[in-house]
Amino acid sequence: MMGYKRPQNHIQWTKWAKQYGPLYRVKMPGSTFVVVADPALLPTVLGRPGLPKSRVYELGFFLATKTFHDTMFSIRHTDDPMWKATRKTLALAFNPDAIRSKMPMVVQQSLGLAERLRAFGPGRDIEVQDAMARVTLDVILTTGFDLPSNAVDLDAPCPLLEDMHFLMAETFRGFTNPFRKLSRKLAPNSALAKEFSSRLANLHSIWHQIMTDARGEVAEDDVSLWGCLAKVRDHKTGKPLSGDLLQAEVAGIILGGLDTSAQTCAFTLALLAAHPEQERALAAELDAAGLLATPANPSPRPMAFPDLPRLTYLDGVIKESLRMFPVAATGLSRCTNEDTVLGGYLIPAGTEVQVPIYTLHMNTFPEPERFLPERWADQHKAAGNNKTASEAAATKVHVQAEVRDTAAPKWTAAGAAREAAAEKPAPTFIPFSGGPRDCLGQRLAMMEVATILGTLMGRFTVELSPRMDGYTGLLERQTIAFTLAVDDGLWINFKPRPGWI
Ligand code: HEM
Repeated sequence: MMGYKRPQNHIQWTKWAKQYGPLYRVKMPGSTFVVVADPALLPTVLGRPGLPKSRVYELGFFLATKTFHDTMFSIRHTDDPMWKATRKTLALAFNPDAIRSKMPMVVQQSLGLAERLRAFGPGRDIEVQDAMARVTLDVILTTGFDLPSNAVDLDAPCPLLEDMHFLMAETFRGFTNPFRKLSRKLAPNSALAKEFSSRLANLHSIWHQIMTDARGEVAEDDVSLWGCLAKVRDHKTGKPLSGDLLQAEVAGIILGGLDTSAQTCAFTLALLAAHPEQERALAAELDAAGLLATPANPSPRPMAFPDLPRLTYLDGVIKESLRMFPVAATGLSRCTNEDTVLGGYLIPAGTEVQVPIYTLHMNTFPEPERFLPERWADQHKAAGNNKTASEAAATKVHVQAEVRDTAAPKWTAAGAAREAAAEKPAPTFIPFSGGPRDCLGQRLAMMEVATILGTLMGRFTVELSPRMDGYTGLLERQTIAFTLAVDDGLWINFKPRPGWI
C-alpha cells in the first residue's frame, strides 16, 4: 500500500473508503489502525473533548532538537496546561489585526518573487515547490521573527530548505523501507549516514541562529510569532520558555508553516496552469480590481488587505486547491485512550485512528475530480461579500472566516447533534483540520497564499512544463512525503503578461 518509490496512501485509502465504507480497519504487519472518513464522526474524533493525538507527532522532533521536548504540535491532550498556555498566547500572533499588519511584508516578498521570475525570461521552467518554499520561508522569517531573509533568490543556495528537505525525504524513506534506516544505524560511517548527521547538525544550528538573531527586548504589544513565544510561560516554573524547549517550538512552528503554505501555492499554480478557462476567469477578477498587468494598466497596484474579501474567485480557486490537494492528505492521527464506540463499532483503547482529509474531500463533493472554483460561489453570497472593503477588513480576514464556517458543526458531540437535528450537513471540507487542535496558522496561511497567488497571477500566465506530461502526469506523480507533493518536481513556465512594465 505504501509503495516504496512513490507512496500514495491517500489515493489507496480513498478507494478503500468507497469499497468498504467510511469507517474501516487496516491491518498490516506491525501496524493496525482505523480510518474514519465519515463526516458525522468528525466531532467525536477531532472535536472537544475528542481523541488525543497519537504518538506519531513525536517522530519529527529530531528535526528540531537533539532531545525530545513536547511542543504544541506533539502534546497529546487538550487539557494539558502547557498546550493551553502556548496555544492561547500564540493565537495573538494570528488574530486579524496581526495578520493585517503583516500583509505589506508578504506583498513585498511576492513582488520580489515576481521580479525574479520575470528576470529569468519566459523560456525557463521553474520548480515551483522549491520557489514557493523559498518565498514562504521569507514570509515566516520576516513577519514572524523580524529577520531579513532572501531565500527568494532562486539561484542561491538555501541551507535551511536543503537540509530540511533532505532530512524529511530520508526519514520518510525510512518509514517505507525500514532497512534503509537500519543501514544508517549499522554503518554510521557510510556516506549516507554521515550526510544525515551533518545536515541534522546544520539544521539545529540554523534554529539556534534564528533564536539568537531574533533575541532582544520584546515590546509588550509585539504580536509577532517571536514576540508571542517570548510571552509563553512554562506552567510549572512560571518562567519564559528557553533553551531546547524554546528551540523546539520555534522549529515546530516554522516547519508547520513552511511546506504546508508552499505546497498549497504550488498546487494552485499547477491547477491554474492546467485549466486555462479558470485562469482567464481569475485574470478577469484581478483586472476588475486593478490588479492585472495589461497594456492599459502596465504597472498594477500591489495587493492590499481590503482586496482579500473582494477577490472571491481567487478565494474559490484556493479552496478548490485545498480540497483537491490538501497538503495534510492522509491527515490527522489520533489514538483512543479508552474503549470507544465509533459509528456503532467498539474501538479498543490504544487504537490509532486516522482522519484522511483527502478522502473526505474526494468522497463527499460532487464531481470531486473537477477543478470548479465556482462551487464556492454560494458560500461567498451567503457570507455577504457585498460588504464595503473597509467593513470587511474591519471584521475579519474573510477567507479564514469562511473556512471556519464550512467546518460547522461546532466540534462538540452536543453541537453536532443539534446541527444534525436541524439537518445541517456535517463538515466535509477540513484542509486545516477542525476542533480545538485545528491549524493555528490558518489565517496567516490564507492571507499569504492569496497574496502570493494574486500577485503572481496578476503579472504572469502559467503553463505546465512539457516535462510534467500534462495534468495526468502531475496526478500520477503526486505522493505523500510528510506533506502532499509532486515527485520529481512540479515544473511551471511563467510568461509575463503583455504590457507589464
Ligand atoms: C495552507 C497552509 C496550511 C495548512 C493546510 C495547514 C494544515 C494544518 C493541519 C491539518 C493541522 C492539524 C494537524 C493535526 O492535528 O494533525 C495544523 C496544525 C497546526 N498548524 Fe497549520 N497548516 C498550514 C499553515 C500553517 C502556518 C502558516 C502556521 C504557522 C506559521 C501553522 C501552524 C500550525 C500549528 C501551530 C498547528 C498545531 C496546532 C495545535 O496542535 O494546537 N500552520 N495545520
